[in-house]
Amino acid sequence: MCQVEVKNVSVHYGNVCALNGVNLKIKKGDFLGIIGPNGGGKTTLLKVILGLTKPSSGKVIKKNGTTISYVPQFSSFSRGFPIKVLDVILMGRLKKGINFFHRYSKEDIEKADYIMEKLQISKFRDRQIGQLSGGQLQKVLIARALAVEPNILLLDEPTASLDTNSKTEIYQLLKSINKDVTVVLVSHDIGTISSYVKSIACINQSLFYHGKTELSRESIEKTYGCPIDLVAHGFPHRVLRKHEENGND
Ligand SMILES: Nc1ncnc2c1ncn2[C@@H]1O[C@H](COP(=O)(O)OP(=O)(O)OP(=O)(O)O)[C@@H](O)[C@H]1O
Repeated sequence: MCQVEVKNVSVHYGNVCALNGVNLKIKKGDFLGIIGPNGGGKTTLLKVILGLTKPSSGKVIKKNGTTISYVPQFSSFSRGFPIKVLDVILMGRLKKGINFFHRYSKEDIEKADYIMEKLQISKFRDRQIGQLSGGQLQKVLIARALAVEPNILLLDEPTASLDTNSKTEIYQLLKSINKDVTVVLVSHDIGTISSYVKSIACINQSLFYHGKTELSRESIEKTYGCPIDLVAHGFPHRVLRKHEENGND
């Protein structure tokens, strides 16, 4: 069953074409990895799905009752802000923005505690977020997104600048979350994500491929516009030869 359908979507920022005629169906229960080069339009695609960016043409159709939640890159989240882990997670329970007199219900706090327990971060409940490691903060941001009780979770590079162990932990966590929630993940980590996700979409303005994780070297090279070598761990890919615009490489 399709929860979200991106239909012939193009997005232009002034003269820049970020997406060009993209068609993509997100099925219930999928764990979709979105890959593509820098500036290829991956974040724009997430923003269009969230309704934060309006397509220049085309549309996004969401099945009734679909709730989408978003986990930003933790590096873009200000750690200097003096706020406790519990309070960050409770932000996910705010339905209509912050009201100065807002008080969270007992149910909201129970829900936040339940999620912290599930993600094994209860020990950080009363800690300031500035005192967390990158991996711990990423889990807190995932917990905040889960507090919304979404049926689709979108994540933008959740493992960027994490060490290998923290990366593995986050991917394992997402795999377990995927038992109940559809997960869509933007990543540069092609080699690693392909062993966790159920399907892959390759984006570089246009959608070059969407399907099983056993994607061919040809699909990847078409997406990246240059020959690349897949590396299972560490760097996501290595450029083999210089790409020339006329394709005579
Ligand atoms: N608000 C904006 N105003 C103008 N141009 C933008 C804006 N947001 C993105 N772009 C441009 O649109 C293109 C796609 O950007 P986007 O951030 O979606 O790519 P991305 O695949 O997520 O890149 P990265 O992997 O580097 O994060 C880029 O050329 C970028 O410079």
